[in-house]
Amino acid sequence: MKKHSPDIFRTNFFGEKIVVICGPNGHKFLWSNENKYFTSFYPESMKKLFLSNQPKRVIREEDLKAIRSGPGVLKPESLVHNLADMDSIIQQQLKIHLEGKSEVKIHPFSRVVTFTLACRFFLGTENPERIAKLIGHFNKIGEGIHSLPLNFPGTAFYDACRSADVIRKELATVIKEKIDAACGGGRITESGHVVGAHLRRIHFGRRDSRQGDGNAGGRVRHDSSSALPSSKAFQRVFIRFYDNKFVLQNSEQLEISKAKQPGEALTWEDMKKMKYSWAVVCEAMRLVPPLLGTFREAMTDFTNAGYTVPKGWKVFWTVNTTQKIPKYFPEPNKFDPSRFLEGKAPPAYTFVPFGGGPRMCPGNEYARIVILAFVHNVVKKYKWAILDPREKILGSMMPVPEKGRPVRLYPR
Ligand code: HEM
Repeated sequence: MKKHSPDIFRTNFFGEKIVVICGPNGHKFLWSNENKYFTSFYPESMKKLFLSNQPKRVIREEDLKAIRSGPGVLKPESLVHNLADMDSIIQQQLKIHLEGKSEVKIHPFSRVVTFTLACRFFLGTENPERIAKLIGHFNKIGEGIHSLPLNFPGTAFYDACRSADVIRKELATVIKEKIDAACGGGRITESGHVVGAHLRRIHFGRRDSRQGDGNAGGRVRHDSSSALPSSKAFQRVFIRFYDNKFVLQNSEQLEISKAKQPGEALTWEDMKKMKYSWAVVCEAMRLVPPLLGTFREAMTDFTNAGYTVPKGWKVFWTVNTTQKIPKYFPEPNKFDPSRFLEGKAPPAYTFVPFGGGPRMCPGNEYARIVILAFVHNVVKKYKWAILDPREKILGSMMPVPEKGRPVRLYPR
């Protein structure tokens, strides 16, 4: 039986027909003005959306192919190779931002760490001033990407476009420096130069990628600042690890640390041992995913929870609605890392923080390694307490804690 309700169908800013699916937890989305239809995408629908042959998107197919198969830092062998460097950069960052301090604001701190890592591994740059400048401009892009595309002074969109220009110029400078260094007898490293060039093409190839592409809102946000979801994951993990005493209950990280000589870097074997920590991270991402979701197009009519979504309509699929379906996650709002332990894995297309199908996030393994290396280094040095568990969260598509989420640090 077809159950079309006109209320869930809308026309978006670009004149496209879209369907708005709201979450069971009262989440509001961009185009919904009431939380009346509490419908989640069930795994069968997710599978259809993920595996369907989607129309062209903001990132060109050839660029994506280059990311997935090119000589990049995202490949497993590069991740193994870069792990010791990652570990060392995280330690440096902890030293700079945490040492001698009794309090730290997790939000800005996690952003600096993830951006520093991304700048090092994607651009081959470690200059802190340059990184600080890029972070400032990426923040502007984050704010402007969900605003109305009104391009005149004073609007968030205008500021975002100016910031994108600055970033493009900065990246061109980085690349020129690499080329100059190479011409002067210096060595271009693969991760420094080649990936930097890829990213320049992929992330900044278009001046205004929102124009003429209704998918842009969801995709560009992430694609232009892929360090952001990782930094959000850091924040969730920070909160969960302490508040739930999960680390203290489980000494996995401390055991790994104890087994090492002073100054010895993390190894791939260590990462494999971090099963419990990864379960905590997964559970944190299940409850509050770093990305809300993105867009797909219904390539055929399909039915979800009794509603037929007609072919050709845009769909905003959301991560946390699917991840809270009680049939697959009993007591869905309970924080329970054991859902991911002892060989238990959620059924296919129910746990989707990185999406799925051919467009699944290519940064997932990189993100996993960065998050675990971060967790290891923080946990082995500190315990912490969240200072204001009721802190207000501002914004909607890019929520930020009002005071930057301050925590009190207790060195071990
Ligand atoms: C915790 C960290 C991260 C999360 C939760 C995350 C999540 C996601 C999600 C949900 C998508 C959409 C997938 C889909 O449409 O099926 C996506 C796409 C993407 N992500 Fe990530 N991501 C993370 C980190 C990264 C990192 C570090 C990179 C760096 C390279 C990255 C690069 C991308 C790219 C290029 C796409 C677009 C893929 C496409 O359009 O085919 N992500 N990510």
